[in-house]
Amino acid sequence: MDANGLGAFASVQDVTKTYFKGKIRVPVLNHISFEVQPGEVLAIMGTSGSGKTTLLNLLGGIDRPDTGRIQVAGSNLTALGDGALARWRSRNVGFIFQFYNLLPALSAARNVELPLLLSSLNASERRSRVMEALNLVGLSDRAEHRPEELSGGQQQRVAIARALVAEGDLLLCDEPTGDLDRESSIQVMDLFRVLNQEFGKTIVMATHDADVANCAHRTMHLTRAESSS
Ligand SMILES: Nc1ncnc2c1ncn2[C@@H]1O[C@H](COP(=O)(O)OP(=O)(O)OP(=O)(O)O)[C@@H](O)[C@H]1O
Repeated sequence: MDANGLGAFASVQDVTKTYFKGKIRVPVLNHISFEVQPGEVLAIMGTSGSGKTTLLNLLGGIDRPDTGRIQVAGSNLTALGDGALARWRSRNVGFIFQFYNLLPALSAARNVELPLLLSSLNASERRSRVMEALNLVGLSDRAEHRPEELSGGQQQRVAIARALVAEGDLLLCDEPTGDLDRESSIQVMDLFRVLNQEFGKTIVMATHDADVANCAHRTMHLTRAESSS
């Protein structure tokens, strides 16, 4: 791909990110640059604390870099104000986390519906989108169950359905199989394959699991930067 990142789905250019814990500087990302191509599945690996979650947060517009430029799905995230960045995020990104992040008081269907509440769809259009997504992840018969009534693997599939109805082209996954047994992990990875190949989602996932990374088109390794006071 060309050096300007034109044509790339996501382009991270010379990005740095440092946190402060009191007076201690915690440099996390140190002038990193890479691109993600449209339709690519990219795995990010690296030891604990190497910045995988930080990087996902930057790509998803949850956090901002100290320096550098991040362009995703045609938008220069570093140039957007807070309101515009939040709107961009809701239209463009689905997030999948290790611990599912479902709202415990809501049924599976209501959890999946959440990203649609800001859309212009009416209740019956929302319901049919929700049921299509639950059907795709094999949970249409669990629509009225609350998260605590579902296994970990089923909860993660609800989270995948929620990311699917969000309709953005980018799926960001942080240790999506981290809390699952092998069989549930395989189901989740199979679903990612469907989302990638049939729905054209570009997927970036942070993982410690080499089997999961093997499902990606490419793996990027982060190394931990040294702290200093
Ligand atoms: N809000 C914050 N304030 C201060 N330090 C932070 C903050 N968020 C992350 N860090 C630090 O930044 C470093 C990178 O954290 P990050 O969560 O991105 O790593 P990671 O590679 O995802 O780790 P893990 O594999 O353990 O989830 C860690 O040292 C962490 O303590």
